[in-house]
Amino acid sequence: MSNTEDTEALSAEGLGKRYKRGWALQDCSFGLPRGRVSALIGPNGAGKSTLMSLATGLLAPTSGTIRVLGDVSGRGGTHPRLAFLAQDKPLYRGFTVEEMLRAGRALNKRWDHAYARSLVDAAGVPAGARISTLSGGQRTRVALAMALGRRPEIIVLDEPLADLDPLAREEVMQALMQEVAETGMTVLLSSHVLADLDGICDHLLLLAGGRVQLAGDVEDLIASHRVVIGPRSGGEQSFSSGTVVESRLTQRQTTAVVRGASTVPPQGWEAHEPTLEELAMAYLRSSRQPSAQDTRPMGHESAEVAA
Ligand SMILES: Nc1ncnc2c1ncn2[C@@H]1O[C@H](COP(=O)(O)OP(=O)(O)OP(=O)(O)O)[C@@H](O)[C@H]1O
Repeated sequence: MSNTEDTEALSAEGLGKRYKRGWALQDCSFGLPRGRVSALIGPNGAGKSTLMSLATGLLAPTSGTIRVLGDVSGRGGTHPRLAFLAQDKPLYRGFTVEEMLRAGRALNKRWDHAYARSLVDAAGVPAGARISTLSGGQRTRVALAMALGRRPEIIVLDEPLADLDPLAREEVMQALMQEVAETGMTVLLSSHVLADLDGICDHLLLLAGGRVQLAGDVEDLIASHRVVIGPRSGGEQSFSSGTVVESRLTQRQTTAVVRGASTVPPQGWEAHEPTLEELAMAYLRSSRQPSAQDTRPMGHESAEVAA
């Protein structure tokens, strides 16, 4: 058992996974707090699904360890107190919703049938309808009920909102957040749509190139960064403190995201706290171009990227 078991629902130390083609994840260390909603973000191929498969015991690590609720994962399948909602939301298309729920009961030792059924009912999905006839949003709600019916302490969702229209996205997130509020469950959720995560997640894990680029509480991360905006010609200005995560020149101005809350911009520049989206985009862009992954003080060459 880890001594962080009380506080961390999921933790990794030196975690790596190598496929035949090479390393998908390397040297990842992080801890996700219990009872919180953590977002897992990163560009295509960053290693998000691989990390989730390691957490759910579908894959074993090549190096390092990953722990679920203090127990080392990767030996003996999925942790009984963890539920996983895979990207393709596997459901038997020929089954009715009720048959699907009954399969859930037959397959899981920990299963709360009344609860799973109530989630489906609350979503307005007819129990007699065949899975193949449901809309994408309805299928997601059934898949979510299948995962939550196991009464997990931690739920891992791989892009649960992909393929859903904005209304369905909102409904699914509301349903999920209601469960979090009522049960105190820990959530790890991956998404490419940063706007969906703003106001929802309180912890962030950003992967790029198979490595952790940014991890921490969203509030702390936002408070410790600044967006600084100034004249285009001022791109060579230096700041009193802080390190540049990423900077861009547009036609009229320079915009940089700087790590360091005490960053004092030069006269004529303004600074504000980043939104989650601004912060994440800065790290995503900087990870895309190694030359811009710059921790030098502002004043060195700014990286110009396409707007
Ligand atoms: N089964 C596999 N065999 C070989 N390589 C794999 C396998 N699964 C993933 N990879 C490779 O590992 C890397 C990470 O892939 P992964 O699917 O974990 O990324 P991801 O962040 O989930 O991407 P996406 O956002 O596109 O879903 C990629 O380079 C991918 O090609």
